[in-house]
Amino acid sequence: MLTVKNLNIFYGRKQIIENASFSIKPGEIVGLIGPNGAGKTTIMKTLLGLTKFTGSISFNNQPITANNHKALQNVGALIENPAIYPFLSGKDNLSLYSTDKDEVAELITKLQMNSYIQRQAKSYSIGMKQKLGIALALLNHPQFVILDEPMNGLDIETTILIRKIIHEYAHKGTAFLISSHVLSELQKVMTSVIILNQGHIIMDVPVSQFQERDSQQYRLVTTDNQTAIKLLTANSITVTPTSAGLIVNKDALSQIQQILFENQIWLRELVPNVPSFEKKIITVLKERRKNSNGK
Ligand SMILES: Nc1ncnc2c1ncn2[C@@H]1O[C@H](COP(=O)(O)OP(=O)(O)OP(=O)(O)O)[C@@H](O)[C@H]1O
Repeated sequence: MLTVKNLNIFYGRKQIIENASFSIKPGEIVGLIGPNGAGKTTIMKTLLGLTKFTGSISFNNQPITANNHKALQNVGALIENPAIYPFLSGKDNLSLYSTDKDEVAELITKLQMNSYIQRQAKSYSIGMKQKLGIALALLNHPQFVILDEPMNGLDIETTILIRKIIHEYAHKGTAFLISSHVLSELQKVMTSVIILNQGHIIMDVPVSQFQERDSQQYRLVTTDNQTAIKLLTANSITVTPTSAGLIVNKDALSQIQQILFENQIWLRELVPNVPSFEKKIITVLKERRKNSNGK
């Protein structure tokens, strides 16, 4: 659906994006993650034909360039502040971009905007404007939607609602590219992740693969953790006690269970010790910085 090859973007003499290549398939929800200034918004703007670049971008095999936006007919976007006319009502804003009254009404209901959609948009709160911006991005049944920090200013219930809507559209084949600093939120929707650092893509993997990193450790809770630590250590098994239980290596699990069983200590919990998504991202970025400093 979307193919980006060897993308290079300069602002003046400064290179912002260097040799970025990636592709997005129908129904995929791709999270674009990276520190401030990494180039996330720049990539998103470029996909919308708003910035000059070298390399190639194609959508459904049609090229997108700064001068050719034809391929963008099926692309919706919310980037930075939503382009909303303040003196028009929310409904009129939506109607400007769509002649399909049923779709407009459906989106208003879906996004739970009925109570204020007839009011002038200038009276909207930040969250209301954000919801209207998301509705604009979803208008006209887009095949691909770009959302830059979509959860900005949204309360918890609305965040859950938007997540549900994104899943619903993706299920029908719409692809998404979403940037967010709220990693816990992004983690709940994305199917793959692109990590960007100083204009370089340093990781582009399905989320399942990303989560498999480091899952070599298990956390266990027993009926007597203190004795368990002594027994395991005496058997040369490495144990790291934490407030949530004992962290052990996956390889030692059979031996651990045998020792505990022989000493009548029973397992209360035995789960893979998966580091938080946030921790993983930080580890990936740190590894990258260490490697590039060592060069
Ligand atoms: N119009 C511009 N002119 C010159 N430099 C720019 C312009 N827009 C962005 N930049 C620079 O490009 C780099 C990438 O900015 P960009 O906004 O794409 O980062 P980002 O990853 O979206 O950051 P954030 O998470 O803070 O939103 C930054 O160094 C920024 O200063």
